[in-house]
Amino acid sequence: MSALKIALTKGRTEKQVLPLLEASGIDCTAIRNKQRRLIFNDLPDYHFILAKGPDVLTYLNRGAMDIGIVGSDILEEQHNEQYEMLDLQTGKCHFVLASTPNFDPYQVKRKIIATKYPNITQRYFRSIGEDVEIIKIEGSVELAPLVGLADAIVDIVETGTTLKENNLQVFATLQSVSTRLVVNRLALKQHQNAIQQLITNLQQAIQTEV
Ligand SMILES: Nc1ncnc2c1ncn2[C@@H]1O[C@H](COP(=O)(O)OP(=O)(O)OP(=O)(O)O)[C@@H](O)[C@H]1O
Ligand SMILES: O=P(O)(O)OC[C@H]1O[C@H](OP(=O)(O)OP(=O)(O)O)[C@H](O)[C@@H]1O
Repeated sequence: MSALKIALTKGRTEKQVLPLLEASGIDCTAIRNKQRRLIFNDLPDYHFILAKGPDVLTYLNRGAMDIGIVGSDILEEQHNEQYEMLDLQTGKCHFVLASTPNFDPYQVKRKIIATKYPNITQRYFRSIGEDVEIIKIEGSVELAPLVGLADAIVDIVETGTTLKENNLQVFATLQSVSTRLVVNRLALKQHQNAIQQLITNLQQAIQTEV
């Protein structure tokens, strides 16, 4: 049987998920000692690549990878046709609407909102019947209301430290986020037993961690 090809979101997600993969019996030594290496295909059962979250879905959607490990923020923001099979219970955070203390959520003027997540932001404001202008920002979104680029931001909060250190307040709490395991539809048919075994092992590892 050929190896399962797994695309793992590099960075924060990778760090949080490696202990779970190891507790599931997967040898992650090469990833732990990776330096600048991005592909790990020496072992027989599992091959890994490390990619940015949005790219993990691209590899999966195009069938280059069988399994993706990615935040639910990315899954909700970006079109994807894959099966979401497991909540890994890591990378837990949530979306908020935040701004400077003087922000008026009932302001008459059409709001300008800065975010890394324009689709999630659009859906949120539509759900409350508001039409807003959205500015897409690639990172350090908290800057936008501080320098007058936007009235408010929609962004991820975990500890709240970034908001606090930049004197921003939460004006609404949106949906929760966590890391998910997603599977390419065709791969699920081709590798059903191996994928089911991986999921069972991960479920046991998650229960031990919790
Ligand atoms: N502060 C946070 N706490 C917990 N999980 C987070 C936090 N920020 C993001 N995440 C989750 O981790 C995933 C990866 O985030 P990470 O910040 O490592 O990547 P990124 O946004 O591409 O940043 P960078 O450009 O610095 O690599 C996100 O998709 C999200 O699911
Ligand atoms: O509530 P906290 O624990 O402070 O975490 C929240 C911060 O983490 C994320 O940023 P990230 O570190 O990914 O950097 P970025 O701004 O470059 O996206 C997010 O966009 C917030 O800025």
